[in-house]
Amino acid sequence: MLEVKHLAKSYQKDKPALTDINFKIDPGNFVAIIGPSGAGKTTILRSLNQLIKDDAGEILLDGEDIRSANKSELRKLRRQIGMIFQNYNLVERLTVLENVLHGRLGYKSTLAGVMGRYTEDEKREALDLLDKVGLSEFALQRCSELSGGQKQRVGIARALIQHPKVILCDEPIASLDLASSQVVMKMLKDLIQELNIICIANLHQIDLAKEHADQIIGIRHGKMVFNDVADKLDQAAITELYGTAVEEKEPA
Ligand SMILES: Nc1ncnc2c1ncn2[C@@H]1O[C@H](COP(=O)(O)OP(=O)(O)OP(=O)(O)O)[C@@H](O)[C@H]1O
Repeated sequence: MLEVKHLAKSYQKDKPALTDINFKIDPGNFVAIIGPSGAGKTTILRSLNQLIKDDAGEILLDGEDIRSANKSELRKLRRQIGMIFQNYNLVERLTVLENVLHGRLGYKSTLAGVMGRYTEDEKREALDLLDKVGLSEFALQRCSELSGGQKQRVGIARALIQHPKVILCDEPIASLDLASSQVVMKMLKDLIQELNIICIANLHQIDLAKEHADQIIGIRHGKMVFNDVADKLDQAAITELYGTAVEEKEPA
């Protein structure tokens, strides 16, 4: 289970980016974080994988506070947290299979990683994962030859081969058309359920969040104003979260 208690962060004095954020997520759940631009969604994800140092609170992954991890513990911890990016972060000139195998780098010495030394088991698992995301026949093709939706499916396979407990997705469908977004969201939801992994995705698309997420966390001006099952996100909650059209245009 992932439990966040009283998380707070300010980048600048007296300008809190996050204030008293609290939530719990059980394995197998797909959680969408929504809210206006500048609300603090990315700051939550960066805190969860400790890319930034938050100011206060607890982040407990299976009971262990990841905020107190030292350097070597942090390396181990990052293996347990997979990342999926808006712009995929693939090495375009390398094959689909090689990109998926990069998800194993956190388990290797720098030399083994640089030499591209992967075990037969790792290669077999990469091929199995490509099968799960419907890309078996593209394994030996360069990533540069794939569509956006296909690239994001490689990103999903690369995150899964890490054997993570949590996958964090920073706007995973922001660069995709609606049809590809639907495919990627459904695939993520089904796989994290099958593999009993927690998935947290920052999203701007409220409809897709409602359709695919189990739980929705709504952030506004750094505060959590909604945390419930997706069905409960009604028009009143959306208005509270995004404000009126006029308020939305005001700087955060
Ligand atoms: N490195 C930084 N230095 C200073 N302020 C920052 C930094 N990163 C973010 N902020 C500020 O913190 C607040 C929250 O930003 P954050 O990026 O978390 O919002 P967001 O909800 O992810 O926005 P978007 O949907 O536009 O990506 C904003 O006011 C932003 O300007």
